[in-house]
Amino acid sequence: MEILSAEQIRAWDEYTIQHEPIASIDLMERAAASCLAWLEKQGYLDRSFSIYCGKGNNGGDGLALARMLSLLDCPVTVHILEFGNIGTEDFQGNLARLHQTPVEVRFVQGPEHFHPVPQDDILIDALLGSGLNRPLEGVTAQLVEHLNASGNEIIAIDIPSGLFVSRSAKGNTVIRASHTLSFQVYKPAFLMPENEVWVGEVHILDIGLHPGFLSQIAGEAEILDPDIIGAIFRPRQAFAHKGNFGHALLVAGSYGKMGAAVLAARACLRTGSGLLTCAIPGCGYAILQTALPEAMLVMDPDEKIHTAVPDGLDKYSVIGVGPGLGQDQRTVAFLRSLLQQSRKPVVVDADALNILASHPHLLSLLPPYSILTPHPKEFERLFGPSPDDYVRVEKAREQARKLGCIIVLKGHYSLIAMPGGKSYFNSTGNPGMAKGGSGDVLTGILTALLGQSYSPGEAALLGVYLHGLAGDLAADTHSQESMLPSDLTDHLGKAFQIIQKR
Ligand SMILES: NC(=O)C1=CN([C@@H]2O[C@H](COP(=O)(O)OP(=O)(O)OC[C@H]3O[C@@H](n4cnc5c(N)ncnc54)[C@H](O)[C@@H]3O)[C@@H](O)[C@H]2O)[C@@H](O)CC1
Ligand SMILES: Nc1ncnc2c1ncn2[C@@H]1O[C@H](COP(=O)(O)OP(=O)(O)O)[C@@H](O)[C@H]1O
Ligand SMILES: [K+]
Repeated sequence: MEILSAEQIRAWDEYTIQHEPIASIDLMERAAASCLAWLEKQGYLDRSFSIYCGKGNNGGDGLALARMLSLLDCPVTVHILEFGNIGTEDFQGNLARLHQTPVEVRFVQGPEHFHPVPQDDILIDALLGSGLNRPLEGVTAQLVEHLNASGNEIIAIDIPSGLFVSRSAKGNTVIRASHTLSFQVYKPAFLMPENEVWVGEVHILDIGLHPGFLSQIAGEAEILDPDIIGAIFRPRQAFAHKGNFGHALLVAGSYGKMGAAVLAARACLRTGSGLLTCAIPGCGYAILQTALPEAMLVMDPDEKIHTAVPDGLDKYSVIGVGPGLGQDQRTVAFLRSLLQQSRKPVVVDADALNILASHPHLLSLLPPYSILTPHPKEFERLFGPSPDDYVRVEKAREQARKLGCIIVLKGHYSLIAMPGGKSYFNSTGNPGMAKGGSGDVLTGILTALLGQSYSPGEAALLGVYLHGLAGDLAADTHSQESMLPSDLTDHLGKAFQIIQKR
């Protein structure tokens, strides 16, 4: 599913109006009807509503919804915030239609018109939508604060008023919604952690915008959905042998952190690697041999850390490096040699990223199309602080282009930024994964896929999606609280089955 800017969404509305064709006010009717259907499905129709409208088309949506609710005998009051203009044509059209119903309409010109909010009312926020072009101020900001302070449940239409579609509203006044009902596609605002408190749960409602429009635009970002994943996933051929599925080398673990190596290695095996060799320091020998009889080992001469690059790197189809590695000076030198000798894309995570951050000249050694998997803190160490989430995402895109690598910026909606400029936000995963070790599992998954016949881009998309899907399945089994990173690996089998069936 594409992620579009306010301008692109407006252009899509226009395209639909011309090519379906449909009158603009009828498209608004469809938007309001989709909100009504959602309210009905969620069991809200036995409630009463206060609907707050601006005078743009977002307000028009609110007026149309008010009429529809009233026709179903729901108690509704409409409050229109006066901006000193007459409102858009479709706003006016819907106001005229609303006047045919018994709905009471109140006009708000200043704080003296702020009525106490009835305790049980659901508040519908249709003040401002994707047309917001400056932070809220004056009466608008005061009204939003008044509504937020009421403690009533707020449902925002299209986007919480005060939130920009594609740039940060940090520090601004914004409606605090528990649900946001938006149309057709995700907006960037819904994917940024900093907006979680404002948008609540997001529901994307289909209003039948014309599909022809999408072939005309070069979408910069998409939500990773089952269709994309279904097109990437390749089932095994009947006559396949282990040589078809790669020989992965996982470079991980150090004294006190061998668990990271075990987690990554198990995930790598469960993701179908043909062969797996783990490069580990001496202290990990018994641990790995006992935990994973399927894995082979190459031992570092050092007991505790990585110091020597294994011989014959070329025989491995892929290298994954980082989990539990430590950052000893000798390990820094080790990483330098490993990267210098690597001729294929590498999966780089955790301490390998931290070493790159403290020795940035090593970044130039990354083979093209390597996959870097920083969480936001590691990302900051690598590329510096970002004032807000939008800037961080843009920076990740820029760095992916600059380094010629794939950057997986991990989070609730992990970003996968491709060197060619395109990026994806993952749709699977849950906060039960916010535990030390989940990232190690991802490294194992990505390493396994990159070692098979998947291109680096495909491996990154499929791997991040599978990891989150396994997390969702693990949460179903164990709860978000109780699930462990190793449970992600245990649910990979089921995740593969789901992908295969689609
Ligand atoms: N055909 C369409 O275009 C459709 C549009 N829809 C609705 O239309 C909305 C977009 O409508 P509009 O483009 O009219 O945008 P808005 O309803 O967001 O209103 C924009 C107006 O508010 C003013 N404004 C911007 N920032 C302000 C601020 N901080 N304080 C006060 N005034 C401010 C702008 O100058 C402009 O006049 C969407 O969010 C969606 O709800 C839906 O009805 C679906 C169909
Ligand atoms: N709230 C969340 N929602 C979805 N996924 C999450 C959430 N929190 C963490 N994750 C996922 O869990 C993984 C955590 O990785 P990381 O922070 O590197 O942990 P580790 O300490 O295990 O290395 C990432 O893939 C991230 O996307
Ligand atoms: K709104």
